[in-house]
Amino acid sequence: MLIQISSEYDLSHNIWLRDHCRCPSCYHPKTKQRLLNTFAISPKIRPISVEATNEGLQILWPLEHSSDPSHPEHSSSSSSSESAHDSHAALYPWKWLRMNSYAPPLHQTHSESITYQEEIAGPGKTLWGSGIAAHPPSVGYEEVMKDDRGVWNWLEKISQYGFSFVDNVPPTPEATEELIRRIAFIRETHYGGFWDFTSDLSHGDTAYTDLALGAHTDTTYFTDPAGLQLFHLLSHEASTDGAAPSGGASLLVDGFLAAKVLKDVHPEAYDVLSTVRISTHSAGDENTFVSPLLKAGYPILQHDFDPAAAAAAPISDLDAQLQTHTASSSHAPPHSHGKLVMVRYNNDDRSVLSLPESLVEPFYSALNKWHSILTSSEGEYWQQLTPGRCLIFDNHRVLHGRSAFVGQRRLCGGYVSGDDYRSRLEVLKKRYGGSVGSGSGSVSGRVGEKEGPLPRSVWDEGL
Ligand SMILES: C[N+](C)(C)CCCC[C@H](N)C(=O)O
Ligand SMILES: O=C(O)CCC(=O)C(=O)O
Repeated sequence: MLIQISSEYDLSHNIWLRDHCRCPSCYHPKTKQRLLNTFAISPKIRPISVEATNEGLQILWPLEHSSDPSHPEHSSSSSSSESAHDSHAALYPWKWLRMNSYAPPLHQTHSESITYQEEIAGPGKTLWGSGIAAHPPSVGYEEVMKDDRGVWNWLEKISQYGFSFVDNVPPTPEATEELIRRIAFIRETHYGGFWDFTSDLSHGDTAYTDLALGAHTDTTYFTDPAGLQLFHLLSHEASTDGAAPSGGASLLVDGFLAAKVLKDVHPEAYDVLSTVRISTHSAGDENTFVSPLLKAGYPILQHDFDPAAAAAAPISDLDAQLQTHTASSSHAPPHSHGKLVMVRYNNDDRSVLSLPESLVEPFYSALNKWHSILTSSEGEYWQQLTPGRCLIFDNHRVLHGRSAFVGQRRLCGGYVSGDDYRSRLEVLKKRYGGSVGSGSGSVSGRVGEKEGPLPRSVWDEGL
């Protein structure tokens, strides 16, 4: 069907339009799940009538009778959308049609106003180097515990910078766990849920030693690496033989900035780390052997494929070379990467490198360039954690590490899944994203004021 949306035309398939009717009998108004039996729609369905109204495109469809009684297209009583003439009325808001048009796409996948620095990870990201030490993002414990507006402000900082400190946290595991749960439930792993650990090798991982750990992201061996990670240093005291406590400084590196530098300075290395898949494992506990679902693993730099970027990006000669390799495996499309959404890097946990001969040297060359950037003084942000100051970071963006240490050092914290973090941020952004009392249904978030979720429309973006 050819639809004129403002000055542009969109050619949508009738079956696609019918399948996306969101009247209460086709789409559950509360659960936002499809009730319509997609498979009862005739591939040749055509509208009975089409009308452009102020609200949107009004279409009268012929009533298709469900062939699947267990999933009726309509309840036995006639639905509000059926007309007396055995047809089905559907209304498609203009904004929704424009946002979801595909022939051609009419919705900008990214705004032109993205700054040069933001382009690699999308708008709203502030990339940083060692200079962040002058004014690192932080929030107050009381603010986060008081109400959801405080949690929103905290998550906005994590979203923008990839990390945030929380100051004045009672130096106890209980208060720390309660703080994490202000975001979402804790993600359980083979390390447990909420961890309270020292260098006692209670788990088969070098984190449970006093060794130095280079910049890395955690759980690269999970199909879905942990999203947020929070640390709270509870104590660092003399060792049992009396040696004074020393070392144990914490390192942060903005993986998105490092990726930007690699892309700018060594684009061929960026292509390699964005397409060559490597596998990692966690095999230090005899009761676990964790490796990702895709046996070939994942690239160190993982992207969200962006059609607009694909259309704009030239095919590099390495891509052409990779094309042969990628033809038989599910690499990212060789000619484009899209938006960087995850840095998945822990060189210590990397399993045997299983690559075609032609990729071994390019991989090690790219890996060394990546390592040089990660370990540059301009990129490393070192600081000493102290009791009362929690550090939380996006494990999909920010790499962390620590210097070797002497003494009894006790750290507690936990993981939150990336999906649960983004869900919490999305809901709070919708609730508080406007100005205070903006009248757009946003709740002021003042203490004592009832804070409830805003109504979600069946036409909301992303559904
Ligand atoms: C659970 N706790 C954070 C204490 C230790 C996690 C160890 C993670 C491992 N080194 C990795 O890079 O995946
Ligand atoms: O001990 C620390 O400061 C950090 C340990 C670490 O890097 C980890 O648990 O992944």
